[in-house]
Amino acid sequence: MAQAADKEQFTFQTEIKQLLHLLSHSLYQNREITIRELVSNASDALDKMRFIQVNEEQYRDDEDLVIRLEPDSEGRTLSIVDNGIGLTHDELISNLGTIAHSGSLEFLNKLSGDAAADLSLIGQFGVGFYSAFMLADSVEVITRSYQESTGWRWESDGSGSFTIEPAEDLPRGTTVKLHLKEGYDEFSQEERLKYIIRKHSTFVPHPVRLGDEQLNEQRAVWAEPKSQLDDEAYDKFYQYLTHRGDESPLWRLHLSADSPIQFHTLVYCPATNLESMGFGRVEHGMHLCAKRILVQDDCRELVPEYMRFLYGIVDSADLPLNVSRQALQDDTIFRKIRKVLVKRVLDHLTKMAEQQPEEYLTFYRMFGTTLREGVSTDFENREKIAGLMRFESSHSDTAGELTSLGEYIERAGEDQKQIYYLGGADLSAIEKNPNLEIFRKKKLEVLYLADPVDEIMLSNLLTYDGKQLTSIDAADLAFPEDEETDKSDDETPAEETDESSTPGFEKVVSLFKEALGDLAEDVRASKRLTDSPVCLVNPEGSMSTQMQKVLRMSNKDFQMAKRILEINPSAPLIKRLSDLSGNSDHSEFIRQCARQLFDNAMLLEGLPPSVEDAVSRTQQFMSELAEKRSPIIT
Ligand SMILES: Nc1ncnc2c1ncn2[C@@H]1O[C@H](COP(=O)(O)OP(=O)(O)OP(=O)(O)O)[C@@H](O)[C@H]1O
Repeated sequence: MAQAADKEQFTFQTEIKQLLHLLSHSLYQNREITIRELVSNASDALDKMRFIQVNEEQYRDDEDLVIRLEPDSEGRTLSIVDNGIGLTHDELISNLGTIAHSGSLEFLNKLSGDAAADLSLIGQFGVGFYSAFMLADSVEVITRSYQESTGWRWESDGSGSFTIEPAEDLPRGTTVKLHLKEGYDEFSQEERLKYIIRKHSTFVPHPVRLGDEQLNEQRAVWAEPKSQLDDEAYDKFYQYLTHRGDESPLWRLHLSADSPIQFHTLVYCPATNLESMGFGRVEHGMHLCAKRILVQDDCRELVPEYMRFLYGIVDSADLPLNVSRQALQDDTIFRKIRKVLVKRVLDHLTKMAEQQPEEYLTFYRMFGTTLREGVSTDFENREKIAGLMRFESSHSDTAGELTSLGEYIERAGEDQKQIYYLGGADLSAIEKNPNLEIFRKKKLEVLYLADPVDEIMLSNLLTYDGKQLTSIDAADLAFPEDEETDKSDDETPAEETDESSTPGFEKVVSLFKEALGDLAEDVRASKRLTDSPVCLVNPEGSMSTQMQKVLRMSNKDFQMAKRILEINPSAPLIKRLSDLSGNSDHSEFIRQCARQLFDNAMLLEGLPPSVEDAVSRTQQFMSELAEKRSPIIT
């Protein structure tokens, strides 16, 4: 028996105190998840022990690795017992006293902000153990680590502190003993426990026993032939893997290969995106097994970052069991498996996009922004990933309708060598951009990019399927030869008028240049405007406006490139200014118009003009107009 002096007292980390308070007062009904979480922790401890035994001879013995449930209905307790790695004194303090996962803190912040938050998510954030306090007034953890000969007894009533004292003569492993709360006697009843294990823990890879009876099936679903599996079995395994209640996955991919490398893989795409729900970056849900033995959970090296939303298992008999994380990345077989897996996931998505477009869009709306990262990071597959991206476009009048680069090219036809796009703050701002006028006239489709990341992606990509990706606010814009469109239209496009060569227009250009000085890179006649008097374009070789705006958001000192002001010689206002330019009395007025038109163009693109000047100038224009009006009613 330990001396009272041996008993140490510790306080929980503040976040854990908040979590425990929340859990023990929670009205959340589905308390079965506590059992699921504790059995899952026991199974993890057995996985780790098995791995150590495979690699280190000194820890091998004849004992089976098992989990036992030991209910005591009279004493109103339930013990979950495993002979896994156990915990040392220090591990008890750090693992059962602080929250290690960053995800847990995110979870907690979310919960504290919203008392009604759904606690069914609990298992996904590494707070599984603490759910014990939903069922128990007090919890004991009696444990001996495989590395030590003495054991420890950890105890807490969940109110803010815990104690640790030495415990003698313990077998290796951990017993979590729940002293059940009033009203939770059912969790010490055998039939109820059998039901819970069959429901939530049948896939646990180690035997879960109650007395002599094994309650779980230990199914390695990923290694079973597809023909023997139905949706229910697949879904159940998904729920086991993800700890997600009754959710079904959006899609799954089950592959088995025999040569050149033997491996099985079962991959799921979840039906909710926790990142977009504000839970921060998700942890990887891929597990790596060799001959059914877990080598690594959270194996982030198995798929690239842009597929981090996937859950699943890869199991290969060709992989060595004793391989470190670092060595794994250099292992040829591992690299080949990863390559095949990535390719098959992308092929699956491509096929889904073609054959089940609605389902694909559901997936895309949920995970498209994560997948998109691959265009910039996965050089080998970038074209394939770009083909999976979807955009709004001038082709459709229906808000929210999306199109792919492939569909764009199909509509554009062989002759068009460019894929045109335009970025902007939002869809309505983009649609008002005067740069679009010539595209409407020539009936050329333009992709609308309201998300700056899409624009970064396309500008990185440069080409798709041999077509150049072109932002239409660039000065050096090329159009396909499309005589049909031009002939069919009555209006003559600006480029075919000779207004730009009249002396009046030339004078206007020089007055505009004078007025704008350093504000603009150049002033010139426009070939792209049909209605608006002016628009701004970016000099050859410079980034699109939207890209520059993004850069300025992250770096206040970023200098936006000077723009070129293009003037439409056939716009009525410009024609009138050309007529007036012959009389030098109007020169100052034309210069004022130049500054105001420049400011207007800036505003249209969401760029700040010189506010004071613009305000006083418009007031002056209004005063002049008001002067010309008569109070006499005619
Ligand atoms: N039965 C056990 N044997 C050995 N260590 C355990 C056991 N149960 C819990 N632990 C240790 O306590 C830690 C905290 O457990 P908890 O359930 O809160 O989170 P987790 O298991 O790490 O995360 P997740 O629930 O997301 O897997 C575990 O990571 C593990 O190190």
